[in-house]
Amino acid sequence: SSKYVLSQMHPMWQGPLAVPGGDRQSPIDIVVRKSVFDSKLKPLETEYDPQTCQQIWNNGYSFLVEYDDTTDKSTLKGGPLQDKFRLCQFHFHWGESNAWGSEHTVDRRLFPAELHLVHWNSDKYSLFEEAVMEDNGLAVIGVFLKVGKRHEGLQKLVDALPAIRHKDSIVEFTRFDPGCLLPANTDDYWTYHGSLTTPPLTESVTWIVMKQHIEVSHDQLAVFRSLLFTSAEEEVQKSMVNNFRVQQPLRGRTVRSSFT
Ligand SMILES: NS(=O)(=O)c1ccc2o/c(=N\O)[nH]c2c1
Ligand SMILES: [Zn+2]
Repeated sequence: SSKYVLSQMHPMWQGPLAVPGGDRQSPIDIVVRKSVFDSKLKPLETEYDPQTCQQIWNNGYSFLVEYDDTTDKSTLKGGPLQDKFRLCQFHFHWGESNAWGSEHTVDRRLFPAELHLVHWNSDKYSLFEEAVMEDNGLAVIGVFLKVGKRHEGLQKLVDALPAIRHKDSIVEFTRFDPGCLLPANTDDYWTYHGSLTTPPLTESVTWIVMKQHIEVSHDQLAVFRSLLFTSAEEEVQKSMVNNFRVQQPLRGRTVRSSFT
């Protein structure tokens, strides 16, 4: 339908759309009744230090909140992970309407947006750029957004967006605790081995998709849609919407759940 055509028009999606021979691509539809409960899956352990928050910028496809990942100050461990992972950034994907926008779906259910908290394996690698090439290099927490009550913690981020309307704009953004964007219950999640959902699409991600969503207000989401894909110099300005990848084949992978 038109929404996929729109999201495929962005320059991001010109050129190779998949890793040749890729059999663990993301995002996917999570078929709940086909997920397998694994009692060995532990609760997630996040330790985020708001002081490591540095800047927020428009990369022409989403907006990224970036953290200082030169030390193990903001970390993720536990869950399906064997190692300790360092938070490097978080970003979102959303639609032009509240009817769609998420990358993952649950029994084909679409959400208006999806948060990705991106971490890399600092026990085994010394840089994100290194880890992104390795099987066990990255761990991304996915959180679905639903439209409802205003998310107080998100508002500080929403208020910074008008300053980064155009591609490549960046502003200082400090003392933001990404933990405030996690749902109350982080013990219930699905996990599977997949890939980045934007180029280079490398198959280095342990995905951890939260069962519980968070709520944001219609107005907060509308500010996401006021961002632009285009830089200030370009004649034609394009709204930053539908910045999600279409779903990818499961190719025999098993999605495990931490809950029954
Ligand atoms: N959308 S996603 O799979 O979370 C993700 C996370 C980190 C990423 O870094 C990228 N290029 O350097 N693409 C990308 C996608
Ligand atoms: Zn993402």
